Amino acid sequence: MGKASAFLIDDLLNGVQNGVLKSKGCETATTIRDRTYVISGGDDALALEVQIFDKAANKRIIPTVLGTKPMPGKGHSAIQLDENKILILKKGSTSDDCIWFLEVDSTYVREQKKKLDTEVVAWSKGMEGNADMQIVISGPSGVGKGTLISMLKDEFPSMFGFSVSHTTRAPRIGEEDGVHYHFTDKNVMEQEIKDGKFLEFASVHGNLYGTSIEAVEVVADAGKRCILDIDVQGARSVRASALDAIFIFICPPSMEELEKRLRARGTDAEEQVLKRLRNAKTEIQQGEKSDIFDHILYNDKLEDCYKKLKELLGLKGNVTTKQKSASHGIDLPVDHSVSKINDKIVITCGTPEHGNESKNFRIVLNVSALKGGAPGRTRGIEVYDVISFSDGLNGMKLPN
Ligand SMILES: Nc1nc2c(ncn2[C@@H]2O[C@H](COP(=O)(O)OP(=O)(O)O)[C@@H](O)[C@H]2O)c(=O)[nH]1
Ligand SMILES: Nc1ncnc2c1ncn2[C@@H]1O[C@H](COP(=O)(O)OP(=O)(O)O)[C@@H](O)[C@H]1O
Repeated sequence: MGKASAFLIDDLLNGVQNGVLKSKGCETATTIRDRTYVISGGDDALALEVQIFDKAANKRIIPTVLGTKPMPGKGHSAIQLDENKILILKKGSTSDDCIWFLEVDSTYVREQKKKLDTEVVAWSKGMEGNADMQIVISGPSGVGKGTLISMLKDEFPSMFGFSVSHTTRAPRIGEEDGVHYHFTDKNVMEQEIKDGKFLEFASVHGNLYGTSIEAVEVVADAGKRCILDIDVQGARSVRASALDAIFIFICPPSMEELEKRLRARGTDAEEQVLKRLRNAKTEIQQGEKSDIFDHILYNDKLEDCYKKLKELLGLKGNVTTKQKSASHGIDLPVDHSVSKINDKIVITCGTPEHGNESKNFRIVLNVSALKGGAPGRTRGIEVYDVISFSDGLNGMKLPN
């Protein structure tokens, strides 16, 4: 892009060696191979912007930015984590909103680049700890999926959460937007699918249904196992995704019983009941024969089926709710520096050169076992207790 940008690149690269952070106000520049990623803004009301300076091609690129962007904070720091991503630490943010990743060359980013035929980067929010295995439940309409899921949620409210799907079908009486479904328009949902917001989607009984990435992540963020009530096509897509889940198919004892339940529920017009019954035959064939599902349960007597479901989920006998290990979170002061030592990120806070030891501390992040990533969360970060220090960085003993 001409001389001006060549000058800018030289200027940028002077301050950036081996991808190590050089911060200029609310702008950071991180170099990975031939590219410098300049992240700016993030203070006051401004969202973080990303620009790429490609040294080899001598040009500036404004990439398509995917994933949920971090909300504005009081600036940020950045450091290269590996060849594929940059770690961003937001200043003045809440402790659960401090760690973010900008993926620049991950598998997801490469796939999206190909698909969109443009330069792509993607945001992913960092979370402490890992998510439990999620649960996918499929089965024909009226078999009792919703009933079984409600029983689980009622008996174990702190253990299970429900992924609230999006749908273009009209709400039934008693259904609440945002609780039972996110009721939406076809055009809006199609655009959101194009924008990569959905883990899976399918056309079921003439309407569009889909699980947004956010719907699953918010349940996992709350430390709960997420239950997805989705059709067989959706289950197949989730099976092919990176989501770690157990897949359960619920079968009716007979077609006659299924019809009885659908009619007794009284939520659907005759035409809808007939459509659901027609589709049920194919769904049951697919569910029983495909290799998507880990388990098939027959919902004849409700209590028996519920008991078996609990056994599959490891809830037999006396279940004590797993105590989540305490999350430290990070409250990041504006005044800090960041460095990387092997798999550890060391955040040094305070001003050691002015000698006030009580103000100085280091936060250590272990990033050796990261899971997930854009367009969802990056999990598996371990935050070690804050370490006070009085000697130099070399003298500090890092946790193993
Ligand atoms: N693929 C997919 N299927 C969904 C989703 N949400 C619901 N479904 C399925 O859509 C079908 C119809 O659901 P619904 O309209 O609530 O009717 P019901 O099954 O008769 O209660 C069921 O098989 C659900 O499992 C979703 O997010 N994705
Ligand atoms: N084992 C069962 N025996 C008899 N009725 C059942 C049983 N399981 C569920 N039902 C009833 O069948 C109807 C459909 O169940 P629902 O949970 O809405 O199905 P789905 O979510 O699979 O569409 C509901 O009226 C429910 O009370």
